[in-house]
Amino acid sequence: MQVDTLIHARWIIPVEPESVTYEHHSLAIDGGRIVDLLPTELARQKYTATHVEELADHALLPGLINCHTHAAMTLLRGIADDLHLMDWLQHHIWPLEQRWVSEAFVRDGTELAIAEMIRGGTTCFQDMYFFPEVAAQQAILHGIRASIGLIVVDFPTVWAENGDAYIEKGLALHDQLRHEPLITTAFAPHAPYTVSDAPLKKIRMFADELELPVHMHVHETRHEVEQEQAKTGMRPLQRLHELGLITPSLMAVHMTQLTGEEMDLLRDGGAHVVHCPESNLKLASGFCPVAELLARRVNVALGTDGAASNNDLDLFGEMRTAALLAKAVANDASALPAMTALKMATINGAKAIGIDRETGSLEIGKAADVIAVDLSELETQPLYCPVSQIVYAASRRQVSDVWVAGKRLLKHRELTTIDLAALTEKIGQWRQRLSA
Ligand SMILES: CSC[C@H]1O[C@@H](n2cnc3c(O)ncnc32)[C@H](O)[C@@H]1O
Ligand SMILES: [Zn+2]
Repeated sequence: MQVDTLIHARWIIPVEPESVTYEHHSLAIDGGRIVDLLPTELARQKYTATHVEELADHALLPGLINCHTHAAMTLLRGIADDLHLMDWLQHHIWPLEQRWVSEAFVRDGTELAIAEMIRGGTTCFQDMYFFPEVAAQQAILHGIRASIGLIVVDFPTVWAENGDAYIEKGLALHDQLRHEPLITTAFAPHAPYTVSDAPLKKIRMFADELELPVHMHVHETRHEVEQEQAKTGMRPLQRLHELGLITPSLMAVHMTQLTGEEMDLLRDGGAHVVHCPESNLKLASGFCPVAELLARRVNVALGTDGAASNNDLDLFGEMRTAALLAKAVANDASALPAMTALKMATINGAKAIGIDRETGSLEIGKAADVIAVDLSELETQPLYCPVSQIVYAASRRQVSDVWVAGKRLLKHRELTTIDLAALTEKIGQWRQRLSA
């Protein structure tokens, strides 16, 4: 049987079914989809392929899903470090954004983010930033999957003037992108402290009608919760509950302040949590009780947040930090095992974004969003358990190859859709402009 691509690998970790690792197996890919997963011996007999890849020392995994980032903020990486969230945002990042953010800024910053993410094994990202149409164009151009945030804040910015205008522009963009195979959209109201009730009610109505997810920073810091309580007498999550927003559409990002009742509320509503451990650590925002959420069967996915608060877009790092931090927070070394961290970076992310029928695991019929990790490096030797090495020892630099919907975006560490020299030149120009 003829297929487009056949990948023979030492290990395949499909993620679903969970805790299975196949040895000496192969993936057959045709028309951008996984059409078979079978022992290599059989695959060699059954298939001929236009492209054959022999990966004798590699593990194949589903592409990683970054459920929360502000891609273009790569251009602000390292510009304001070692600050608390509100100081960082109000006195550094927002003034810089006001001065510099433009279509060109988002185009180049997003291209840099996409290059970094592909090289680090990320095949899908969920974005929340100005000029989302430009971020979508960049994702399409470079072949990566993306959930594009239809941003909403109360105040005027370079992208829109008020809540209604953001929603209107967002709906138009959703309409424009609805037939793009790699792109979905999600409402992205920034946070409870920047979006008032009226736009949130509208978002809820349109999200229900169009079956769109809602992606929002929630309970990022104790200060945020205390401020809202002082203003409205309610904690932000309670306010979102009263507005009818705690539903399976909600992706609540950060969630470092949670009571037991609030965790029950998330579970009962079927909402998802996006955990950003490194950003939370760097901005000293607090600790998300991941083990307690998982014990309640709340779906928890992973995000990096923007490169200005992390400062990388590395989901390998995020998996490792999430696993280690959860153990410390729960005072229990078994609180977040390696396999759970890998699920959070793959299938749980796909579930949160609502694309788990399409991606998030290596299963027949799903899109071929696949990464290969070279485990022959001495840093991942000796090898007893591939999942353990991937989460606790491997670095993103061991990602050798990446496919999205069957298209190869990284070939033996070379980007196939991005001109690295031209990109580096553009980023250098931004550095000069911003540092002047
Ligand atoms: C409306 S576009 C997104 C907006 O969010 C800002 N941002 C980046 N990181 C964070 C964070 O951790 N908490 C809150 N807001 C954040 C970004 O700078 C844009 O202004
Ligand atoms: Zn964020």
